Amino acid sequence: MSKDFEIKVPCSSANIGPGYDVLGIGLDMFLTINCEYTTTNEECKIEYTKTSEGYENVPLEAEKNLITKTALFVMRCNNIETLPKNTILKVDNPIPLGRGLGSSGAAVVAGVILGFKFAGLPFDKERMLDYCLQIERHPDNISAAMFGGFVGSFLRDLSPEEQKLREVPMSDIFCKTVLDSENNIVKPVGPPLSVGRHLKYNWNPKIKCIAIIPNFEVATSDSRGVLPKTYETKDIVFNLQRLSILTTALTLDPPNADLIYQSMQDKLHQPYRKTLIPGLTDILSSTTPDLNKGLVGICLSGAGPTILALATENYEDIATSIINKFKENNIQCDWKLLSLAYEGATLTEL
Ligand SMILES: Nc1ncnc2c1ncn2[C@@H]1O[C@H](COP(=O)(O)OP(=O)(O)OP(=O)(O)O)[C@@H](O)[C@H]1O
Ligand SMILES: N[C@@H](CCO)C(=O)O
Repeated sequence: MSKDFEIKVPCSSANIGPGYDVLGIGLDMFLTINCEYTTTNEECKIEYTKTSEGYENVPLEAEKNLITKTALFVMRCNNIETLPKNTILKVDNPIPLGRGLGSSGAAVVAGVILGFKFAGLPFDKERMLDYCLQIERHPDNISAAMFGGFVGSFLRDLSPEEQKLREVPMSDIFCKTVLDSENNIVKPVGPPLSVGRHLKYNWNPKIKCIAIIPNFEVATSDSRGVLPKTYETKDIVFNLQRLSILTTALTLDPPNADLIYQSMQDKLHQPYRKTLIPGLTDILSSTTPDLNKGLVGICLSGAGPTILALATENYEDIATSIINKFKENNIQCDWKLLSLAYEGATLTEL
């Protein structure tokens, strides 16, 4: 009989200010899936712990659940049509959904690892990343969740043939049977090789991450929908200049709060997302190192609405101050103190 196994994937915060679709940090709040083999001869079952985020609303049908439909996509690309019988997938998900902490990235990474395991493919993170990028098409959350730590990433230029493979519509990726115009079954093919490139940066471990999590969701698709299609050169240069400093500034010891705070400013996404997140502009501009002992930087986490504050001490006071600012807009928040998850996603035989 096959052995039980566990998949563990960290949550992540993307962008970190100027690094829109580029930077991500894997953080120590983990989606876990325990796969147990049974002798009941039943179809694969998926269950969520009652404490999981979205416990009541997440679909449990294999073709609808983001984790299992991702696994099925990987498996179909490798000639396996269904999840194995006699398996129970027990999911525990503490990552809040649609809040900017990479819940979908973690689910996609977990689903791809599950698909690789069920298809008998080797645990090859680089190749797994290619599959993840067919589903979540920007690399920042996915790379941070897969590899852990503080990560920069980009998508390489593709040849026209590779581009065709990559642009398979999402509806086809998650469809059991895709037909062409003459009603022939189209066999799903895997993604091109080495689509995403990534590099791990150092990080000063004295810097901790405070996530202030408002009690409402912003779907990433909506939060991307409010962004402009084109930008002025001066705004692009503004972000590139800060990005070039930020990745090293976060490694320096002692941390230089003024340098980090300034290099976390952004003109490409945060100013536009204020329409979806009441109080955002005020919170970002009024929470400064001068006014908050220990604070070194602040930004919107991913597509929001979570705020990510970086700090070396005084965590509760910093969180309370931001929570009170959200309260002025009638928004309640939870908060968590998180550290970097350096290892990224893991698969453990039990
Ligand atoms: N563990 C999970 N199981 C099933 N579905 C999930 C899981 N995690 C996330 N999802 C799906 O992903 C959606 C959230 O994805 P979305 O990209 O909008 O936000 P996010 O990933 O939390 O934020 P961000 O990408 O800004 O960090 C949920 O509403 C749900 O449909
Ligand atoms: N870079 C992405 C992260 C969210 O998935 C965004 O800001 O839209």
